[in-house]
Amino acid sequence: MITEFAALVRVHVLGNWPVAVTVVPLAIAAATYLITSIAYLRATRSTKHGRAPPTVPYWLPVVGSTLEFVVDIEKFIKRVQTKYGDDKPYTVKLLGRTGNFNLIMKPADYSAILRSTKYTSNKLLMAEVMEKVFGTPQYVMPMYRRDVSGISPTPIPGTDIPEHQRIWHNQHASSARYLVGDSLRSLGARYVSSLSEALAVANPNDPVDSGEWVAMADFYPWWRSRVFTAATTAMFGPHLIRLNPTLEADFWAFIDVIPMLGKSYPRWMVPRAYAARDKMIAAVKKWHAFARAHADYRHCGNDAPDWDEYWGSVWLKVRQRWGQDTGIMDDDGLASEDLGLLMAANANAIPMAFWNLIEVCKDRALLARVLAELRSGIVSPPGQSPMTFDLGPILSSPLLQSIYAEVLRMRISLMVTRIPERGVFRHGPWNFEHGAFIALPSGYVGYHEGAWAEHTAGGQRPVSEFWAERFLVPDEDGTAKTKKHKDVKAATEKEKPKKMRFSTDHVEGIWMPYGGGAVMCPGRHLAKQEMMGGVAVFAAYYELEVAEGWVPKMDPFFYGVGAQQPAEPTPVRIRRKIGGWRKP
Ligand code: HEM
Repeated sequence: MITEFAALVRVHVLGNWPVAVTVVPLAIAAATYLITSIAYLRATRSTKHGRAPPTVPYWLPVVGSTLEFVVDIEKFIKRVQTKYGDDKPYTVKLLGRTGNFNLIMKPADYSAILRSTKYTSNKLLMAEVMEKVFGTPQYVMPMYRRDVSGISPTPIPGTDIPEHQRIWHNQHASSARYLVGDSLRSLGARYVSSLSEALAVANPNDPVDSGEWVAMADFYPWWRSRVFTAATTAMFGPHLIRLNPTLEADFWAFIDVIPMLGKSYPRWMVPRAYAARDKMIAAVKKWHAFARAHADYRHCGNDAPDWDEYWGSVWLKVRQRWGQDTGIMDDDGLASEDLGLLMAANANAIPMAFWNLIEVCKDRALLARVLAELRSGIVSPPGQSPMTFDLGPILSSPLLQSIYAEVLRMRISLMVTRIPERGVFRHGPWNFEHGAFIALPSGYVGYHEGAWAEHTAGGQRPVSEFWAERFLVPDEDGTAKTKKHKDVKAATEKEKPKKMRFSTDHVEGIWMPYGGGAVMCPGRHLAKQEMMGGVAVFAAYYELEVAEGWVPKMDPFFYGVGAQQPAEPTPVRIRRKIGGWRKP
């Protein structure tokens, strides 16, 4: 029987090439799917402790789920959730990945994995990003990859990386030093004053500054260019932009191609992507050379000013000195490092400053409440220009903070990643092998209906919608600093309005725009100031009207790689409140 069947196949399929070309690949795909499905079922039935997560079944040998995953990650994750469930992690077979790639789907697992910094880290991923996205030269990469000594001052026992090449510890310590306390306050204040100075100047040729209502076809580029200039000047000083007049446009052109660079397309396939990166690296190198020629980066101790016009924040001098002292970094390696910082500092916070403004302005009732809170941040007397601000009351407002957190929940979608660096990492019954990627998609868990069920006002405020008060909780111990608000449409409608305070404690592990654990984003406090301060400064100079209830769609291209960009123009009406050039 088998012999006869084989003969039939030989004659009618293999002997007939048009049929063979169609049937053989289909047969291979079907067989692969069958085998991987059986393996999946066996893995899910196992109760053994220390087992590997089941692999998502796939059709194509070698390629696995790569095409589906690369083309539309969000759709892939949704399909896995619907078809296989969100009660366990999965291994995803991806082409060209040496270690396993694992997807964490159970929201309850997120917090513990993020906190597992003793066993896992994000550093091998960071190294990969430096190489693929920021173009760190091949001869520098071994320094990033070799350093398994951890982020703490004391190296992990058994590691012998020379102190001056412990790149991860150095970066961790310096960002923890210069993105908090007085340095943070100084950076935040510089950003706000720089933005205020820019908005105070009315352009006599621009109808937007006339003082009358005008229509603007797309508000996003207008706003992000102003925030980019203020944020970049605050951190890097004015010369980076002055020496590279097209820096802002080049930066966004680079951001647009990051998904291509990150997905490892070769240079010949996406020359535009590599050209955009080359241009940014050249810009940073030009600025480094100028700054080195004019100011001594070694003068960066406690007696150094916290900012100078050449290097911007003293942190940039500290980074330059450290890089030079490694003995490995050269001009190219240093440029890739600071390109990485430029991107970390701007690529997420600036689009968020946009979404924050749009979400508020598209809801007239909310806008009125927000404007009332923002007024407390203006400290200059009426008529003074530029206006001056104190972000203190704004940053502690429960409502404004809740809006900020909700914007991040909805608009940040990152693959926060952990890699077991010292042997197998065990989580519950699951074993993740040494070197495997453990991916925690923030965009997935931030919209997970089950995980957020208790924070939807009894289902009235689903996670698919923006809800300004999602992060307000009753202020049982009276720590809220600002007045109570009267509009919490929770299940508690009939009760007396409660005093509310802002919190993200109760959503730890499911609200994770900044990652988590010891390597959580060190720039989060600055990002908060940029977002909330940006709204405050804008609202002091301009009024904005967006169609009631409308926000632009998000571009799916950016799912999983950070801040979501609007996929369509944002038409608005805008009016300068003060200093308009058209006199009545
Ligand atoms: C809304 C804005 C921002 C978002 C959503 C964001 C998100 C993140 C995330 C998810 C990580 C990885 C954390 C992890 O693996 O757990 C990270 C790392 C980092 N971020 Fe941010 N970030 C933002 C703004 C900023 C700003 C303004 C800066 C300022 C310089 C900054 C500097 C950094 C640095 C230096 C790291 C690497 C930290 C390390 O591994 O030691 N970020 N960020």
